[in-house]
Amino acid sequence: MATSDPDTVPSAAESRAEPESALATARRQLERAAATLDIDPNVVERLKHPQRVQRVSLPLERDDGRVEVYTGYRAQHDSVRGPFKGGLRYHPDVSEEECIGLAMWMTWKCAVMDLPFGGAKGGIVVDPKDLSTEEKERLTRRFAQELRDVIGPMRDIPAPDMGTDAETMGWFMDAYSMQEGETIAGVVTGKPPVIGGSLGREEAPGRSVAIVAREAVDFYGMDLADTTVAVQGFGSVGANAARALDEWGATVVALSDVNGAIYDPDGLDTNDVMGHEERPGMVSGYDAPETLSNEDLVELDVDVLIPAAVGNVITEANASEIRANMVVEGANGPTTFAADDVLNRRGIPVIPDILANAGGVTVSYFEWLQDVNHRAWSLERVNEELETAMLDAWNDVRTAYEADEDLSWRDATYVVGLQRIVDAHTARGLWP
Ligand SMILES: NC(=O)C1=CN([C@@H]2O[C@H](COP(=O)(O)OP(=O)(O)OC[C@H]3O[C@@H](n4cnc5c(N)ncnc54)[C@H](OP(=O)(O)O)[C@@H]3O)[C@@H](O)[C@H]2O)C=CC1
Ligand SMILES: O=C(O)CCC(=O)C(=O)O
Repeated sequence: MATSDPDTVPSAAESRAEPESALATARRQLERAAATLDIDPNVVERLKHPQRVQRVSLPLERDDGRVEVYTGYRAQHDSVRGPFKGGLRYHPDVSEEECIGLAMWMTWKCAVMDLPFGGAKGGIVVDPKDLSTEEKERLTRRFAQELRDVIGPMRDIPAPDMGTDAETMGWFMDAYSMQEGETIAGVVTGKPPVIGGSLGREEAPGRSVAIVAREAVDFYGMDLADTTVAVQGFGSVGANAARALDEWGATVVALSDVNGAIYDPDGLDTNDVMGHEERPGMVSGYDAPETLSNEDLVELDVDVLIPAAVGNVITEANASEIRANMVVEGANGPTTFAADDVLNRRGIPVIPDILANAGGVTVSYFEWLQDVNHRAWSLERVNEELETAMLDAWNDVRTAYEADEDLSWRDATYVVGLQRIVDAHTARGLWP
């Protein structure tokens, strides 16, 4: 187990080339937002760096007896408002820089939602599709063991992200609990409900994307019944966003998985298309009138574009080709800093990830409350409280957006979140 020096990570100014890292984008967004607020530059400097990054080596005995060693990370960015919180990603592109950038976004996301959590993110550099279920379980248990010293229900609470799911969280919780000698449900969220998971957590990030898209459509005087939507990625976030918008009357014309996209100008039946959870790779194999590439999907002439897969899909190279009337970010970091600028100048609103997909961490907070209090909530209660929390956050951001015509939606969202973090740091006193 090793603790990396976060200062070895390149500064925002050092990595301006696209595709840029999540960390470079997060730092440039922070600098931009800080410039619009009267924030102590020392606080901004501190917020550009994580508190800690844990790097671990994870030996895994493969099913054929060979041992392979994987690398895992947990980046803990800021905990001024409460325990660190954020997902675990299993993907070949996971890196220290990516985890730090994603952890920064979790800090702002929790603050925008006014949750008593800070920001963290972790992951393993692995393609989970290359592992059997048994191998994935062994790797997850080893990860929990290696992270034991830095996580816990009052310290740092992981959750699912790309490549992980409720089953993964169940193994993680069991491994941690076995080491502690008692069942500690609150160490992770996004678990199966039978062991303390919350009903509605799986659907929550996609549901919040749909709620925010619905509000944004209304804000711009459009009607959901006349709205066309394209969704990139059909996993936990994309499938649930697409299905909720479909159910509420929008026409979902395009969907995709890693292999490509399907398109029907008359609308796809989102419940008939199998998602990543049911079977990865089934979207591109669906019998639809047209197939497209993921790149083509992003440039479709639709009312709402929802990138809900990987980062950096809207870049300086394609930002001028985007024909959607608005972008609602389901994935974390789908728009590069330079692309954001192009879209702003073209008058295409981008509702940012740290607001739109924040339903995931919000229901994680509800799950943590249920675990700590040993009381399960009904699905109706979860969805009602999620709706209220999302509308409160949307209204806070909308108020900031309407108060200053120079702010983009991302700037306005940062203003809301960053101010809460700065206020908390100020109230607790500066660092010794
Ligand atoms: N899960 C959560 O709680 C939250 C996740 N997020 C963010 O949402 C995004 C998606 O996460 P999640 O839904 O959990 O992930 P999943 O692993 O559940 O699903 C990912 C989906 O994206 C597709 N995909 C993978 N790579 C690409 C690619 N290069 N181009 C196009 N599609 C691709 C996958 O296709 P295939 O099925 O073929 O693999 C799958 O449909 C990530 O950015 C994540 O950080 C944000 C908030 C909460
Ligand atoms: O539910 C959580 O704690 C975090 C989810 C997450 O990783 C995210 O919102 O990006």
